[in-house]
Amino acid sequence: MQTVEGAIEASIAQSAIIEKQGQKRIFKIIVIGDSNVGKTCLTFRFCSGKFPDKTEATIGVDFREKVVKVENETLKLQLWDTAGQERFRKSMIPHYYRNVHAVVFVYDVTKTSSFDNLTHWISECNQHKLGEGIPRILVGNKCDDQRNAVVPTNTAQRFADNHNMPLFETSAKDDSESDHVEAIFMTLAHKLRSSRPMMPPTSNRNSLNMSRNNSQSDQNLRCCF
Ligand SMILES: Nc1nc2c(ncn2[C@@H]2O[C@H](COP(=O)(O)OP(=O)(O)OP(=O)(O)O)[C@@H](O)[C@H]2O)c(=O)[nH]1
Repeated sequence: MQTVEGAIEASIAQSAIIEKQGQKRIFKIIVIGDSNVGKTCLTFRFCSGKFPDKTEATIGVDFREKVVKVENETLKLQLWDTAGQERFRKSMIPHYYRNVHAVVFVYDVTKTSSFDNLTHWISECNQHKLGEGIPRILVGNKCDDQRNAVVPTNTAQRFADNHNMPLFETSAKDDSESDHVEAIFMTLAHKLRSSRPMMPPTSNRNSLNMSRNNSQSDQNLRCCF
């Protein structure tokens, strides 16, 4: 009987063949920020076009993929939805930061500490050589909850300017913001298109212990340690 790991490896190998034949460029984008800021909901919104019915704290990492077309080129965006809680991410850190092409920093506009902690996330990225040389964007999430918003736009904009990143304020929850979430990730896709990498699809997955969880519109692999 085939094990879950065996099935995943076979599926990855198969997709590697397809990628090779189609010469589709694959980009790894990590999404990081404090626990509960909405990383899972944002990536889910982008990949599936909807807000998830329920979410739980991410353990390790969730992978979501979306194929997009940018100026006649088909690209595959591989989103790494990382765990915000320290205890769920510790052993994964080296995996997160390997072969990364772009970074999305997320904070919650209703939680000052998630904004203050961005310096920690940026510094961790810098330690792993993910500085201003690669596309990085800042996303303030939960804008639908205006009554509880505490991080002023101009403060966030100043911070983004100081770190040479564009700022986007949005909501994963608000259906009317769905196009905006899409536009945010497409901005990144355009930036990535003008860069050169062709990521080896299996390079940092072989050592991971994964269980598989397919959704209708995206390939979603969960990795738990
Ligand atoms: N009001 C509002 N709530 C949101 C939004 N996005 C996410 N949430 C809620 O915020 C909570 C956390 O969302 P997640 O996407 O699981 O957060 P996360 O950053 O992935 O958390 P970790 O996996 O622990 O790192 C959930 O209760 C979501 O329903 C949003 O845009 N607006």
